[in-house]
Amino acid sequence: MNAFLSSKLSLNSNAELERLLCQASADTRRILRKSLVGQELTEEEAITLFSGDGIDYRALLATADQVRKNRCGDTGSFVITRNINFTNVCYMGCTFCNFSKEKDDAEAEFISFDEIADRAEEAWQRGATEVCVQGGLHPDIDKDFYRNVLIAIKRRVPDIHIHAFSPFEIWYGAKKARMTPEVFLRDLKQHGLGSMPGTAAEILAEDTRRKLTKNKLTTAEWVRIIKAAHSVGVPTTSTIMYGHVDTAADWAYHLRLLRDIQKETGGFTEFVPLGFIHYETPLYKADPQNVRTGPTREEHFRMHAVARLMLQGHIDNIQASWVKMGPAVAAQMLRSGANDLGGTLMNESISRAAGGQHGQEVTAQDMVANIEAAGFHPVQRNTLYQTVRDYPQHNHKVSVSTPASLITLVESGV
Ligand SMILES: C[S@@+](CC[C@H](N)C(=O)[O-])C[C@H]1O[C@@H](n2cnc3c(N)ncnc32)[C@H](O)[C@@H]1O
Ligand SMILES: Nc1c(NC[C@H](O)[C@H](O)[C@H](O)CO)[nH]c(=O)[nH]c1=O
Ligand SMILES: N[C@@H](Cc1ccc(O)cc1)C(=O)O
Ligand code: SF4
Repeated sequence: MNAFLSSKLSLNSNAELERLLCQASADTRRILRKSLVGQELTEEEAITLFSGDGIDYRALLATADQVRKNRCGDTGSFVITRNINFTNVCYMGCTFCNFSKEKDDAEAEFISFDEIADRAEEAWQRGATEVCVQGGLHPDIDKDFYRNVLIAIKRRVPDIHIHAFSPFEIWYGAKKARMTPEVFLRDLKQHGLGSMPGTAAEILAEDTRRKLTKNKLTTAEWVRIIKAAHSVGVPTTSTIMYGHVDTAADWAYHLRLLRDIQKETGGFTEFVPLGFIHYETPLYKADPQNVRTGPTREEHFRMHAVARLMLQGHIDNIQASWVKMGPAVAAQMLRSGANDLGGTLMNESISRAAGGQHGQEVTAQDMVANIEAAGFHPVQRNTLYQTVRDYPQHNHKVSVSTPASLITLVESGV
C-alpha cells in the first residue's frame, strides 16, 4: 500500500477526525458537524468547503470518508461495461471536446448497426453486464436511429443492460421524431433502453455553460430531459465536467440543482465528477493563459468530498472516473468520499481524443486489486448498483467468467 493510502487509512479513525475538527476553523467545523449527523448543507456552505485550506481541507476529506462509511459501508464497486461510441461526427462545436470530427475528416467514423451489435456481443462474452452507448450528433441520424441501435443490440444480446444516449442525444432524437421527450423515451424504453448517462451536463450554471458551448442544450432543457426520463422510469446517472473556466460557486450551484432534481424524481443512480482533459481541446488551445489544465489533485479530492456531503441521503453513489484521473488517483478518491470506480470500459475514446493518457480499459482483476489496496471490499455491480459478484477480501486473483454464470452463482447463493 502506498504512503498516501496508509496515512489516509489512519485518518479514518474517529479520534483523528475529532482532532482535525477541533483544529479546523469554527465555520468549517460547524458545517462538517452538520454533515456528520446527516443534515443538509446549503450552496453557500458548499462554497466554504470548496475553498478551505490546510486543516479545513484535511477535515473535509476525513468527514467525507466517514459519511461515505455511514452511507455505503466499506464496499467499493465497479461495473463491467463497454463503451460503444457509434459516431464521432458532430457539428455542435463544444469547445472542450476533441472527439467530434467533420464528416469528410480522415478520422470520421459512423459504424453500422451490425458493428454495434458485434461489439455488444463481444463485450457480453467478456463478462460485461452493460454497454454504454453514446455518440456525436451526426446530421444523418434520422428519427428511428436511436431506436434501431437498441433493436440491433437486443436482437443479438437480449440480456445486456443498455446504458445509452445523453440528454443531448435524446433532445436531438425527439426533435427529429417530432415527439415530446416523454413519448420518445417511452418508445426507447420499450425497445430496451435500460438507463441513460447523465452526460451533457458539463457545468449547469448558465454563464459558465455559455463559455463552453453555443449549441448544446440549455440547462433548462437538460433538466427537462432528465425529468422526462425519470418520469417514464428510465434512471440516469449525473455528471459534472470541471477544471476549465469554472468556479467553486458553479460547482455548488450544480450540486444543489442535482439534489433538487433528485428530491423530486429519485431517478439518479450515481454522481460522476468528470475532470476536464485539456491537452488537445480547442477551449484550452485558444486561450492557454486563462483556461485551466484540468482539475488539480486537490480539486479532485474536494469535488468528490463535497459531492458526498451535499448529496448524502439523496445520491449516495459517488463514482471516481479512472479515465480522467488514472486508476491510482481514482482509487485514492475512495478514501475521500467516493464508493465506486465506474466501468472497465474496454474502449475509451472521448478522453483519449482530448489527449487523455490513461488507456482504454481497466480489467476487472485490476479494479478488484485497486479497490482492495484502498482498504475496501470489492464488489462487481450492475448498472443499478445490484451486486453481481462479491469478492472475498484478499482473494482478488480469481478469474472473471461470463455474466450468465456469475448471475447463476449469485442467484444460487454460492
Ligand atoms: C463526448 S459527449 C458524447 C454524447 C453527446 N455528444 C453529448 O455531448 O451529450 C459525452 C461527454 O464527454 C465529456 N467530455 C467531452 N470532452 C471532454 C474532455 N475534453 N474532458 C472531459 N470530459 C469530456 C462531456 O462531459 C460530454 O458530455
Ligand atoms: N466515467 C466514465 C465512463 N463511465 C461509464 C460508467 O462507468 C458506467 O456506464 C456507469 O457507471 C453506469 O452505472 N465512461 C467513460 O467513457 N468515461 C468516463 O469518464
Ligand atoms: N460516466 C458516464 C458516461 C460517460 C461516458 C463518456 C465520458 O467521456 C464521460 C462519461 C455515465 O455513465 O453517466
Ligand atoms: S461534447 Fe458531444 S455534442 Fe459536444 S461536440 Fe462533443 S460529441 Fe458533439
